[in-house]
Amino acid sequence: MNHFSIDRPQSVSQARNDFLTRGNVEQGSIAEAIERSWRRCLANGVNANSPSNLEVITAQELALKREQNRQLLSLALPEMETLNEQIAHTRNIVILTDDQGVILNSLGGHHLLREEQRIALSPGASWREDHRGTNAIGTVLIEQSAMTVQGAEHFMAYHHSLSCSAVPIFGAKNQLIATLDVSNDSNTSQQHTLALVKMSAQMIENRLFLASHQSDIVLHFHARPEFIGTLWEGVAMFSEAGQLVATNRSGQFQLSLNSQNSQTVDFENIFDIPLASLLRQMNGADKLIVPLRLNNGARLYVKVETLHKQQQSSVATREVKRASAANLDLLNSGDAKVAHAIQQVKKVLNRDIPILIQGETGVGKELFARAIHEASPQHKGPWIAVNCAALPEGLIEAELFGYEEGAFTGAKRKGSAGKIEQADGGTLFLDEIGDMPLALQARLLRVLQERKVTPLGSTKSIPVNFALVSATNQKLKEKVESGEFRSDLYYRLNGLSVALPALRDRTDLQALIDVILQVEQTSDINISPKVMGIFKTHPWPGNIRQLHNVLRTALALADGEEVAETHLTQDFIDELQDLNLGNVLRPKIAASQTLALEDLAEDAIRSTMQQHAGNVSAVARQLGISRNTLYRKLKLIGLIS
Ligand SMILES: Nc1ncnc2c1ncn2[C@@H]1O[C@H](COP(=O)(O)OP(=O)(O)OP(=O)(O)O)[C@@H](O)[C@H]1O
Repeated sequence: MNHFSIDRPQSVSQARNDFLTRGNVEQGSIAEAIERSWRRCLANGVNANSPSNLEVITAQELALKREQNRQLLSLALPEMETLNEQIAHTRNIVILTDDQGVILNSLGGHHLLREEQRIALSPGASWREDHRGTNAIGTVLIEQSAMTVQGAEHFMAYHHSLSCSAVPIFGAKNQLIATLDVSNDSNTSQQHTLALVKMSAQMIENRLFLASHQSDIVLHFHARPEFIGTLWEGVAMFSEAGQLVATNRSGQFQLSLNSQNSQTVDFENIFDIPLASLLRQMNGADKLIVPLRLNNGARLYVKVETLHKQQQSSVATREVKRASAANLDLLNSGDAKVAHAIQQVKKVLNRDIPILIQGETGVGKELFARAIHEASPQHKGPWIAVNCAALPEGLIEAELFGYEEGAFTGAKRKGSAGKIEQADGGTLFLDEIGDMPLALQARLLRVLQERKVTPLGSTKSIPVNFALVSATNQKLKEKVESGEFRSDLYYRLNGLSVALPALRDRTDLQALIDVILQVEQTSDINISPKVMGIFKTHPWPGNIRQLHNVLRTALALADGEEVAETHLTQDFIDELQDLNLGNVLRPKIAASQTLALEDLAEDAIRSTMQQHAGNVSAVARQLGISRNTLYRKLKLIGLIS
């Protein structure tokens, strides 16, 4: 549930009027960064009252930008997905831009009210401040610090329905390379959003940092051991000779280094023992956390990763965790349906049978697919995952099939091998396969039949051999029946179909929580009986991913203590209320205290469905509940099967 802000926009509107008529504002009536931005807008000749000023780059230019930012995009995607999941019940969209304010990727947003806002918040749209006036993305790029821009704080009246929180993302060399933004077009409050966006941006920075430096020895550290492995950890990389190669921002802060002096620092300038002694003490135990003293006497807890491990998992911490949990037997944590799925998969592992995994969002389909790869004969080959829903439509083709030099964006552009070719000898995982556009389904089918791929702009086909695993949270059979998904492709993908149960239908919640506590390195932390009670009855629309997110944040807030109700985020509490149909009931209760609560909820849903001619999004919006909840309720009252 979001709260509509009442006081602020009015006074901000007044300040904006004053500014536009008199050229100044009453001191303290708006944030300084907003005032600075308004002044820049005026100086740059931005027209406060002009209609939409939409600047969208061409598909080719976007493809080029995405190519240039390939690493950023792939490292940011899991964090964007997590963030999107955390705010799924709000009407927000998650956006990643480059350092020029051009949107590279966006998640969510199908609910946006106006078509032009949807385009304005889609990949390719530019949000430079000198063009669009004060806005979170463009203004953050200039101010270089996180901010929320809401309603009338936008310089252009056209954007007053927007509410946006953006955070700059700094690259491995501390240069601003991108922004991460969460926006909605109903001017709803961004009270907790900025904090969540900051956390995600920090995660992305840590991933970029780890991926951009090659080093022999990596130290993860924090003054509190439970913070190692979280986004607050310090990371420092050393050469074998003990010279400091790089530190992330948290690391620099904790070790009191600045970017200049960190170039010439040795391990012994920082810690009170030589690196060689530490390595001997650890003796390759890369999970061990040991206390170390800094030369200034302060104590830090340290975990050491050595070269070998680092090379195996150069991409990102989360990937490492996923891979390590991705073992079919480990996924069997006591639920009968999951055990059955694992048993079936094991029987077909050596038989070149494509596997289709079905289940709601966040039930662990990708983890399961990864475990299939690890258990398969081709586990030493590459694991290539493609999210068919996260790619803009125009790019899926190039991403999957690759392209020849010059085929795409002009003669100078180098060619690129597609994901299918990269999967040769390993496993190709097609996530969200239900979202693959019809036109591409035919091409994919050809590749699967012929086992050959022809890159865009090429006449030569390349033989490929890979195991195929796909996943979807849609009812693919129904899409086949309605003609949205090719039936021949469906049968090609579906050698064996396994269904992963929703979290609310699983019987092993406690075991799953134990696994998550282990992954978060907090196995010794207790969860209070009250919180466990909430967890047991919650319907978990975001499934295990949501459980993991809720726990991760609660563990950080609990700061080593037992996880209690006070450590649950406001967003989660709001969702609990939503799912109890609090919003549906409240207005009606006043009107008639006599009807039973369930009847009221049912009544509210029925009449709102009628009012909106069955448009589920509109109904969910009006009732203030998530679409998932609405679907559940519709099923319960028999309006859908
Ligand atoms: N068996 C499990 N044990 C522990 N954590 C799990 C398990 N399964 C899933 N998770 C958690 O849930 C997250 C989401 O899992 P995953 O990405 O595999 O789900 P998914 O079904 O593919 O979701 P989507 O349909 O949205 O792509 C994981 O990153 C992990 O944090």
